[in-house]
Amino acid sequence: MSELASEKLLAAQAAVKQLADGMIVGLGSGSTSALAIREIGAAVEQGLDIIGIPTSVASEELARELGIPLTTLDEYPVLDTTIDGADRFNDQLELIKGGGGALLREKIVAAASKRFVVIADSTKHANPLGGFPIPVEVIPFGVQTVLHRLEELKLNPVVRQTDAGAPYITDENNLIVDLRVDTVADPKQLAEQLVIPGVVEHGLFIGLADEVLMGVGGDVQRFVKA
Ligand SMILES: O=C(CO)[C@H](O)[C@H](O)COP(=O)(O)O
Repeated sequence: MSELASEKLLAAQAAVKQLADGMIVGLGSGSTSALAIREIGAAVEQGLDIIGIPTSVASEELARELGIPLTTLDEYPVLDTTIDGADRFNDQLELIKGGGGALLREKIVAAASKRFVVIADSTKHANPLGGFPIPVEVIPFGVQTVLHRLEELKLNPVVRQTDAGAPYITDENNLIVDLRVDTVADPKQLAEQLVIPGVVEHGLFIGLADEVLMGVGGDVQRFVKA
């Protein structure tokens, strides 16, 4: 296993250890979350009694395959905890998420959780926050107007495409616009600028994470809210 994969696995295992019987658990998206979902699947097989709420179609399919009982936000509008990955995080536990295109459901589930635990490998730690495009989910109807506004703000927007060259469509049938900015000096200020009609949500997760568990070498480093 590569060092990166082993860091992701260590973080995922540390987060899954925190789960207890009776919890409603948000299941994140992406490769690190998939490792956590596999760990949860193994724990459920051993008798752990939790119910999951997946944040993407891909995570739902994986959880079903593993026999993890699932529910919805309609049944449980408040979750006990969510375990999810991140594309970048800083020491203030501000995140960039949405590299996998699932940011909308991820943010809804994280915001509905009493606790939000982020799992990451050591390449994701960035002060200042940056080094990864900021995904913005946009309703197709308004995309050209939103792009025009983002250009005016000098945020270098690019509509995400699939490998086949078609526009990438999210689980909620929207587009993703990636903002090619180097670093984000003030994430809160940028989040305010992104309140634009037609933008459904953006990948800056501010004030949501309670803890980041980062695999580094053979260890797990824990970052908590100051
Ligand atoms: O936000 C996400 C998906 O929308 C993922 O959590 C993020 O992209 C991290 O993915 P990975 O664990 O594969 O690095």
